[in-house]
Amino acid sequence: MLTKEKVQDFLKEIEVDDLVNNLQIVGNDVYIDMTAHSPAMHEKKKLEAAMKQAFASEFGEDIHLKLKIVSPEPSEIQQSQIKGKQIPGIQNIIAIASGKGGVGKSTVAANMAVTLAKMGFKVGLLDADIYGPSVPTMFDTEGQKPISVEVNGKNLMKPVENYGVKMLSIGYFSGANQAVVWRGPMASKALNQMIRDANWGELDFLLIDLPPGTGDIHLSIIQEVPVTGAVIVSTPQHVALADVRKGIAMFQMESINIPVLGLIENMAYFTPEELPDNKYYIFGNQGAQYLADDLGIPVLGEIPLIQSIREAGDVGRPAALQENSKIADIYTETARNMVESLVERNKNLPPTEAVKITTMAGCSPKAKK
Ligand SMILES: Nc1ncnc2c1ncn2[C@@H]1O[C@H](COP(=O)(O)OP(=O)(O)OP(=O)(O)O)[C@@H](O)[C@H]1O
Repeated sequence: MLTKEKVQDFLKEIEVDDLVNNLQIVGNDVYIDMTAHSPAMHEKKKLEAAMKQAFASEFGEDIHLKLKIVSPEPSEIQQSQIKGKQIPGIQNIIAIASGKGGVGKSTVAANMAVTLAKMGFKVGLLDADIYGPSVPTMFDTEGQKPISVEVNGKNLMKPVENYGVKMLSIGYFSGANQAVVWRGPMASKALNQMIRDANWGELDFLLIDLPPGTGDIHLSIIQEVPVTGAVIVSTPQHVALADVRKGIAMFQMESINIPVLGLIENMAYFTPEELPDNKYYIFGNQGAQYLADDLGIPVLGEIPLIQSIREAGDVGRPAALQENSKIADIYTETARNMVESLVERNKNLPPTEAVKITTMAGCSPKAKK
């Protein structure tokens, strides 16, 4: 016989228990009142179809699901700054974005990931650049395959690991070349699987290296994944800065409303290897600072254009791993600023949504063994 407990357990299993307001069972009829994630009609329809299908396959056709789905109150939508369902074990999800391609976003994401790991944080990096995955190369893990592990009866992908960072990228899967022709929905489905069907374990930070630009994929990721904050990468060139405005505007759209933690200016100045103290502002000086001031967001760091950064990326060992180097110091400072900005942001969130890192604790470099 179908019991209320059984249905409650099932609702938990399919991760909709928090949407259910009322559950009654009368004979073979199961009455459920739920609140949809958003007031959009298609959201309600999607939820209804998914519930019907899930109930039919779990309990059979004899059980009749009587579903009533209501829209969330406007205040609930306003407050729910963190989109999507929380991912157990992952404290902060940071989207690394750029308004345009080729500004070095993936290089910055890789260096930030190894720097946070060096500081003692547990770090994951998801390469969401479906159309040009670069994480396998930058972490010298080309050709590796994530294995499948069973966790609580569920098969999950085990991220590939190097330099203390757990990683997933479409580049680790066979058929990655086909991803180039994927349309938005297929790409975001693959990404969702890499986020939710993976054994990330406990993470302080999951960095998501978004594809360049502001397209479909961005919108679906940032709507479905509970992104804590966004970091925008730009070069000082004017054209890149104009694109940054677009990128920032995307995160600040009313329906998205993801706090922008700050701007990282990449290739801010050129420093030749033989003159490490010289700075040449070949793309212009202070552009990022003016823009950041204008938009009310902080500049988290200025990363120089130096040959060793590119070389390190190409050989699969992010430059920030070079002990006692200037570049490692610059990245440490940038990562600290990001954590500080995050702490501020977490303080300002309603408690139920606040993420765990609320102090700078853990932010000092790990003691050397
Ligand atoms: N600060 C830097 N100094 C020197 N070279 C850099 C720096 N940042 C990035 N590069 C180099 O610039 C190239 C482009 O970088 P990257 O692939 O990270 O850009 P991207 O913005 O992620 O590109 P896309 O998003 O279009 O794939 C790479 O060869 C990288 O090594």
